[in-house]
Amino acid sequence: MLDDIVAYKKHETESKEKQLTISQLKQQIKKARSPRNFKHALSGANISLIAEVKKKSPSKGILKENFNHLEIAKLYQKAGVSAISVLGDEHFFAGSSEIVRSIASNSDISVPVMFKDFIASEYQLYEARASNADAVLLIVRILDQNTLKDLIAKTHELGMSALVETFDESDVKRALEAGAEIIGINNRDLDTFKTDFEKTRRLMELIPDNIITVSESGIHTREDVLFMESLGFNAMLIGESIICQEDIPGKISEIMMD
Ligand SMILES: O=C(O)c1ccccc1NCC(=O)[C@H](O)[C@H](O)COP(=O)(O)O
Repeated sequence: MLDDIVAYKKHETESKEKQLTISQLKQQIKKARSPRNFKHALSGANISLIAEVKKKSPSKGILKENFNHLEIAKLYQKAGVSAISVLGDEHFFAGSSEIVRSIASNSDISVPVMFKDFIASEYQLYEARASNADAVLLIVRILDQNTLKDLIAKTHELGMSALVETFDESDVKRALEAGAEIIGINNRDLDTFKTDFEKTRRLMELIPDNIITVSESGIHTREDVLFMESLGFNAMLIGESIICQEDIPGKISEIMMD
């Protein structure tokens, strides 16, 4: 699945670059608002929530009809989330950079916003910052080591944070070696779409205390949250289990209950 997405994104980025160049994005960045501190937002005493604005997923299809991305982001903000993740990908997740921009630029949204996409080039980092994003997701296994290092460094140079996503031991080692300051462990296997919290427990042991850690995917219940808290995670990235509820603020307070 990941290979198909990456191949699609490569073509998509090449064609976007023909319509809007990096120099044009740099001009837009000059007018963008200052980046908010995503890393700091996840560094509180209690486990933080990064809530995801996600209309569709390859594993589940459309998650909710009559979906208003901005209204959902406003509900998240009101419910007290620490940060908001917004899908920048249109084809597989029904997001877009315009949607990221509309949320990240809205005066009711004050928490950091992460541009969630399958990033493999600097172009996409410029696109994220030009959309007023404060952070990006970088997936270790779709990048070679030099590219991973360069993209982390470029993300920081643009004033954003990088959430560096891992799936196995080798990914965690590579993320640390590349200078990641925030490491995500994806609980979901993207080939089988199964979640495996035991693998997450194993990988968590490899990550030093000075790194901010994020547990990603397949978190549904208060018990799941308590489990991630017991492993020492700083934050969780949750989409589906919140989005699918009628009462989004109610679901957030049920699982976070501080
Ligand atoms: O969510 C998917 O089906 C998916 C499929 C292929 C690649 C990535 C995918 N998800 C990316 C994510 O990181 C999740 O959207 C995120 O962790 C939130 O997960 P969830 O709470 O399970 O919606």
